Amino acid sequence: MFESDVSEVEQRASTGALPGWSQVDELLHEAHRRYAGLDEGTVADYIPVLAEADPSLFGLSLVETDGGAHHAGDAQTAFSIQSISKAFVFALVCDEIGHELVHERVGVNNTGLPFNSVIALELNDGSPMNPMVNAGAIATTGLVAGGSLEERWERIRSGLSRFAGRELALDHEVLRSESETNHRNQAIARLLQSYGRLDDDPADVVDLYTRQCSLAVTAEDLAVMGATLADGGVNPITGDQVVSAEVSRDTLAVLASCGMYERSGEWLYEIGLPAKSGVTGGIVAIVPGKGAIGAYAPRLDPAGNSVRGQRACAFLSRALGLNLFASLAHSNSGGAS
Ligand SMILES: NC(=O)CC[C@H](N)C(=O)O
Repeated sequence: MFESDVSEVEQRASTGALPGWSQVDELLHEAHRRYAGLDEGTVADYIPVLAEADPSLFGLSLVETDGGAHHAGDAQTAFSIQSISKAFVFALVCDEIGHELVHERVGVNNTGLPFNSVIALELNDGSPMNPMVNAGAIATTGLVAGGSLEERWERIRSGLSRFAGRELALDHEVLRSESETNHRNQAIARLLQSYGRLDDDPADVVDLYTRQCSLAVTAEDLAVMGATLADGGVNPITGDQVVSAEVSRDTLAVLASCGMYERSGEWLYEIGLPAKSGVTGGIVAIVPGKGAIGAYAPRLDPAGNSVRGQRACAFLSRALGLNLFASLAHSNSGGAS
C-alpha cells in the first residue's frame, strides 16, 4: 500500500528537496493535497449511524510537545473517538493500578486477529491478550476504579478530557446506535466474565466501554492527546500532568505492537511510530519527545484503519524523518525544538 509513496518521498527527503521539520505546515498541506482524492476503502457501517459519515472528509493535525499546532483540511470536524479511546483509558488505568497488574490481567501481545474477535479469547484461555482489541479494552475498562457506574464514567470522561485539554462530550446518537447493536461486545464481556476476567457486571462494563467509544473528538484533539503521551504524560497545551512518564512509555509500547490491529507489524515496518486507529477513520501517531499526528478520513481498509490517514502518516513520517528506527544520520528531521 505504501510502496510508491515511500520511495519517492524518501528520495526527495535525502536530496533535501523536502522542506523538513521547519516547514511542517507546508508538508501537512502537501500530505492533504496528495491523498484528498484517494477514494479507496469503505466507511464502517456495522454501527448503523457510522454509515452516514461523509467519505470526503479529511483532516490532519500535528501538535508538537512545545505546543506548536499545525492543521490541514477538516481538522476541527467532530467524530466519535471509537477504538482510539482504548489507548487513553489504558493509560489512565495503568496510572491508577500499575503496570504489573494490567500486564497480568489484560496482556500486551498482539492477537493477530481482528479487533472484535471472539475466537482470540477462546484460543488464549480467556486472556484478552492486549488492551487495544475489544476484549482487552473491555477488560481494561472493567478495571477503572470508582463506585457507581456514573462515577466510573465521569472518571473516564474527565481523564480523556485532560488528555485533550478540553471537556469532551458524548455523541448521543452514536451511543444509542452502538448500544442497540453491540451484541458481539456483550458476548465478549460475558465470555470474559466466564473466564474470571471481569469482576463487575458485564452489561455495565460494556455500557462504559460504549460510552468511551462515543466521545466526540476532532483530528486536532487526537494530536493533542497523542502529544501528551509524546511529552511524558504532560499535556503540551495545558501543562497538566495527566499520567506519569512511565505510563506514557508503557502505553506507547503497547501501541507499537497492537495499535493498528492485525496490521500493526506492517504499520511499524513502514511508518515506525506507535499509533492507534478507530473505525470512524481516526488515527493518532505519536513521535516520542516531539509530538503527534491526528488524522481523520472515514474510508477504511479491511482491518479497519483509515486509508487516507495511513497514507498521510506514511508521507509525514518519511518527509519529516520521524521513523523511530531510522538512524539519526540518515534522518531529515532535526527535531521539533
Ligand atoms: N475498531 C473500533 O474502533 C471499534 C470500536 C467500536 N466501538 C467497537 O467496539 O466495535
